[in-house]
Amino acid sequence: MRIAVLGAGAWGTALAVQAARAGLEATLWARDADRAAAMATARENARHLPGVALPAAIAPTADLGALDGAAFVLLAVPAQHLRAILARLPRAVPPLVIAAKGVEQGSLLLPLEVAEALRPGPAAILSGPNFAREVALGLPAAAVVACRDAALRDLVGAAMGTTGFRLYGGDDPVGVQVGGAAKNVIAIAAGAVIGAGLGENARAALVTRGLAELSRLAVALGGRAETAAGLSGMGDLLLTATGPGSRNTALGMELGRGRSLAEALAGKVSVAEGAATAPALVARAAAAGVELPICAAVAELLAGGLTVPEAMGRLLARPRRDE
Ligand SMILES: NC(=O)c1ccc[n+]([C@@H]2O[C@H](COP(=O)([O-])OP(=O)(O)OC[C@H]3O[C@@H](n4cnc5c(N)ncnc54)[C@H](O)[C@@H]3O)[C@@H](O)[C@H]2O)c1
Ligand SMILES: O=P(O)(O)OC[C@H](O)CO
Repeated sequence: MRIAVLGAGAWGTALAVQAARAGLEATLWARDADRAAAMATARENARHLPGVALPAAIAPTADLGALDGAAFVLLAVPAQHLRAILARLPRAVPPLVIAAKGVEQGSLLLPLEVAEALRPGPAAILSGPNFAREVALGLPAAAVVACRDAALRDLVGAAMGTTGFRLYGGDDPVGVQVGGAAKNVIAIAAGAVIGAGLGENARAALVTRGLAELSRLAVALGGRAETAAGLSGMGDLLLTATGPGSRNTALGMELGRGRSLAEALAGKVSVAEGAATAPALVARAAAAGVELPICAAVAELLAGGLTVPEAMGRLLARPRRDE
């Protein structure tokens, strides 16, 4: 079986390596022809996943003919670039499996909603606590493939899963997408309090109450509360919000130390999805009548509208209520 992976960042490359480990042929599409050629020659993605050898079953390319004959297409571009890539695809595409985590600015759509608007057809979301490098190295991990179409999630789970990468199926794509998008924003909050020296108690409180925000929004958008307790919600929060290995937590730590967003992002080649998603997530929640105080504080912090101690003070001063 052959699949196509669109997006040769860290995650797209790791997913291609995992596909090869599972016995698939994988075409790995990069938008830059020089980068695709460099990967094909060096058998390494030196920019986004240095030190990981690309198996022979991976064919890097910059040609979207990569989609022809693919059993399914993994889309691993950042959420803000998903629309641009989808618009370039042919009308008839193989089933789509989106691995981005975020909310699109402007439209306020979740990744599968963007896909549905541009390329209607079978589509799934793949999400969970997965640092790309660990997956590429074959360290044990689990994730969820969620969609309403049981045949597609079975196809993807059976094709991509191995004993080292356990893929659960799920039928709550909304809950899974909200988890993936919100955990990055909450991770920025968690990093910010650590960077500002406010302590581990503050981080634990933010992560826990952040999970409550994530769960509330998932339900309001038609998802299920129990999905928030799964791999794409609590699982990914545990990974992302508890250590500097996460780009979102690392960004939050920089903000907590008093740097501006522009200063913190300067020179970075990899994406911290929560920065673009925070205001879009808060706006989407507001449109659904849901208040997300922690995510809103992150959006304001990113915009330079308040400091971390001010944000924390504001959250703690909210009217007392039952948990
Ligand atoms: N890295 C991880 O550990 C990891 C794990 C799970 C999910 N994800 C998610 O996967 C998605 C991709 O993240 P990543 O870590 O692979 O990114 P990355 O930071 O490693 O690389 C960014 C990628 O985006 C591409 N890109 C940048 N601008 C673009 C544009 N205008 N159009 C098209 N592509 C563009 C770059 O070419 C590169 O392939 C994100 O939504 C992220 O949250 C990442
Ligand atoms: O490094 P981060 O914060 O983008 O997190 C990467 C993955 O989403 C973890 O599951």
